[in-house]
Amino acid sequence: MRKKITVVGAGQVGTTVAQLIAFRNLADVVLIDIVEGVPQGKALDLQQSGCLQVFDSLITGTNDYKDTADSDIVVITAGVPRKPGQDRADLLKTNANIVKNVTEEVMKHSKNPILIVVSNPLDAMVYLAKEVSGLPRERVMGMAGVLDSARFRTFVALELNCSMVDVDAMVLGGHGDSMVPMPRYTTVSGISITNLMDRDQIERLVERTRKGGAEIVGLLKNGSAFLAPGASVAKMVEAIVQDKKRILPCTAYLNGEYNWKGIFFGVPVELGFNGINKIIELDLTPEEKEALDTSAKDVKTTIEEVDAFLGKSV
Ligand SMILES: NC(=O)C1=CN([C@@H]2O[C@H](COP(=O)(O)OP(=O)(O)OC[C@H]3O[C@@H](n4cnc5c(N)ncnc54)[C@H](O)[C@@H]3O)[C@@H](O)[C@H]2O)C=CC1
Ligand SMILES: O=C([O-])CC(=O)C(=O)O
Repeated sequence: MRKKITVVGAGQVGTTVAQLIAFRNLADVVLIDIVEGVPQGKALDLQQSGCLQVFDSLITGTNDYKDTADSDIVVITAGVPRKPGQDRADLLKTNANIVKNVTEEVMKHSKNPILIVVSNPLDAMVYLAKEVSGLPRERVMGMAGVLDSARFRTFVALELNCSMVDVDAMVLGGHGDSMVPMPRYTTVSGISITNLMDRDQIERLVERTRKGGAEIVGLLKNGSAFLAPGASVAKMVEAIVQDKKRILPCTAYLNGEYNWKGIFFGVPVELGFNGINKIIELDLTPEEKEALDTSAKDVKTTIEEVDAFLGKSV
């Protein structure tokens, strides 16, 4: 039977995700939003591209969570994007209310979905979705590392004037300014970039990656990135639906891995049919470990804000 994927939020990211899932024939899609008419209009428009793009996925637009019943995967993109000058953490209060409400509604109609959270601030919102849904940690994850790594890959390829597809990269940590691009684990056809570039070059690309989201917010002026984010979600969805067992950097709940407990954090995971099959622990230099700990402390601060929002004692 064809899989059913609900995409909550029919905005920039949600629409891109729906489109890529359909274009790749991965599943039927339910697009849901609070604004009346918009998910319905976008779903119909997308459905009408099926005969041109050659897909058979059924696309439904709705404002009613009943239509999301028995979803295999739910992608949560509902929430406001940041404006130039804002930090992702500035969105916490507004988006916490939205993500809490969305997760409650989703769980009323789907018993055991896999949740992929996109809304910002990402690490805090995925933690909130796990707390509210009560789902096991294997089935709740955030999208950030695939996107941040795609940005790092792009900057490396542009710098070296080599093919994008030959570059592989690993960006770990929280989805904020202290995220941790990992040059030692970033390669061009298997060759670490530490052998291909000097320290200053690498540091420049690392900094650009850390600020990759803000760079686009500054250019767009009204909204944030959505094309590469949508493609990043689609890659995660594909790995799950097709049980690919791909190893991708995703935001996962840590229970002692990397010496952290009770936080969501960007780490390499194996993704398949049941969600996160395992978390992979990399060998780290003291410098890399220190950078990850700094990022984890930043994430913990936003997670404590979510605990306070939920009325949990910290
Ligand atoms: N994790 C990541 O790497 C990325 C995260 N984001 C985040 O994703 C979120 C969405 O971004 P965009 O799609 O660009 O924003 P957008 O403004 O284009 O779309 C958001 C949609 O959510 C809907 N919405 C608001 N409240 C809702 C509710 N209670 N139920 C259902 N739908 C609701 C809005 O009506 C709107 O259509 C933002 O928080 C943004 O910061 C964006 C890009 C990358
Ligand atoms: O920058 C933002 O606010 C959206 C986002 O998370 C990204 O593009 O990395």
